[in-house]
Amino acid sequence: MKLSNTLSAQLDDPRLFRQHAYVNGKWTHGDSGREETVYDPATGEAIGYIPWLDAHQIREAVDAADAAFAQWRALRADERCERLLAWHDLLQANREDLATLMTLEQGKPLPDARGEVEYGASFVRWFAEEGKRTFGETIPSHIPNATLGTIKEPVGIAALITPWNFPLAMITRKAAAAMAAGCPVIVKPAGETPFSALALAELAERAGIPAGVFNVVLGEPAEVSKILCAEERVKALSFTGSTRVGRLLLEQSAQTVKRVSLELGGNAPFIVGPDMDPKEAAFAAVAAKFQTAGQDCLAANRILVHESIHDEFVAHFAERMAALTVGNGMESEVDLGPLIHRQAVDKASAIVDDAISRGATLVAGDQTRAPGENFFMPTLLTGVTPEMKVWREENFAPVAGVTAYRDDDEVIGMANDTEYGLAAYVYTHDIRRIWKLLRALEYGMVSVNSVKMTGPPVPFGGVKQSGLGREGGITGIDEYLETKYYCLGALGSVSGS
Ligand SMILES: NC(=O)c1ccc[n+]([C@@H]2O[C@H](COP(=O)([O-])OP(=O)(O)OC[C@H]3O[C@@H](n4cnc5c(N)ncnc54)[C@H](O)[C@@H]3O)[C@@H](O)[C@H]2O)c1
Ligand SMILES: N[C@@H](CC=O)C(=O)O
Repeated sequence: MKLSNTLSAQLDDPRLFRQHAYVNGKWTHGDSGREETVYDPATGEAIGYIPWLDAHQIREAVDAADAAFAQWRALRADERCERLLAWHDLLQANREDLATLMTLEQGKPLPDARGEVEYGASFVRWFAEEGKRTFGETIPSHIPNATLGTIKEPVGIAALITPWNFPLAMITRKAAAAMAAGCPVIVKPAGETPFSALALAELAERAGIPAGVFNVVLGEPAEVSKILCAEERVKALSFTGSTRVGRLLLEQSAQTVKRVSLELGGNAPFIVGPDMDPKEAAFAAVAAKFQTAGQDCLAANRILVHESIHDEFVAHFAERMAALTVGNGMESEVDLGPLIHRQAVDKASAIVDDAISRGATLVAGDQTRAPGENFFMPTLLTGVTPEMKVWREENFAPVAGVTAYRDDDEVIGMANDTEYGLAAYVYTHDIRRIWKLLRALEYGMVSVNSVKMTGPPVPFGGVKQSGLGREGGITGIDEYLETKYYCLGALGSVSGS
């Protein structure tokens, strides 16, 4: 199997760069020698190699998790908490190396990668604590002389399948919840960004997480997922990624009736009311659109601006957008890194061409200035309409589509005119408008006058084709818990309840 040293030279702790899967506390290569090359999207250079495990090796990961389950669930919640907090502290202590790994494999600017490490670590801390609060209930009895109640128990092995755009935080938001609940996990990261996941495994081991509790499997995505979905012993499947793959996994999980959580695509509207300062709103919209070069499920794709301030808004948006620096995320002062690969650039170009051919105006977005073949310059289209791909599809690129609307009812219809329902932004200071939109928008999350909306305490998730279930918050751990009801009969009654 090929190994590369390119990346380890850039780390303070070279052992955080691993090019093996991690199963049952061991670094594992693929039995049949199949492997995948991982590229730096900014330069196109190969930065490392990962093995593809064979089917029997994926099953061995399930065996390992199964064997670890009894011991892990038997720990007291505060004992699991201590180990998770140790993991959290190691993530923080190794922030620079983790951010470097992330920028090199994913492309996002180094400061954003540091931010993601903090964000990812914050879920570990949150769920370490939440694990101590998985309370059951007592139930006033309707059965004579019986005591009724519930206890919470871990569901069992959780398979976690994650995307490349947030290679660390999308894992910890799931894994910390599952592990705090007492479940072992099998993580299948995206092949584009495996090194963040493998560094998490290295740090989990150092934190004293027992072998078999945190496993990272690598392989051909459809093959690995099929095995995990078909495995009866895998009781929960949590997936973050595209709606297309989410539907497939939901179908595959039906055979073993798994607990399925899906965090899928988004196509966020950004609504600007007539009372807003156009400059303030435009700056916020730029921030909500271009993070992670638009490769964010929360990216503000369809920017809906009241007709009375539309032109001023567009001018400010274009000015702010022009100030963004595009380049290699390892260089300082870069705002937007590359897209993940060339296909993403081609998809963005096709979406822009489609919009122009259907009558949209290209205000800015000169692709001849792109600093490399995986880069896409921030692009602003106006006059976008529902028949255009830029309206219907999640573009997952730095492409913003703006359109004008006349009144609240029209904008509600426009905003809801999508199969997606993850997040929506509303910018207005009119309390009646805020409340009306908040109630009418068919989205799992609505952020009013704030670009930032995420974090450990919030229930993150979507409606419609954007997913099932919620991650984070006080309910995030429930995705990994069963409620066991008990009826203790013939006890005699003291109080009648
Ligand atoms: N809702 C959220 O919280 C959230 C967060 C981040 C990303 N996303 C979404 O993720 C998408 C981008 O990520 P992506 O391109 O990595 O998504 P993707 O669906 O292509 O891949 C996600 C994961 O599924 C695996 N996969 C790919 N094809 C598969 C198949 N046929 N069978 C089984 N597994 C398969 C991939 O290897 C990866 O691990 C966007 O739609 C984005 O909105 C959603
Ligand atoms: N920004 C999102 C990830 C979406 O791609 C998050 O905070 O979870």
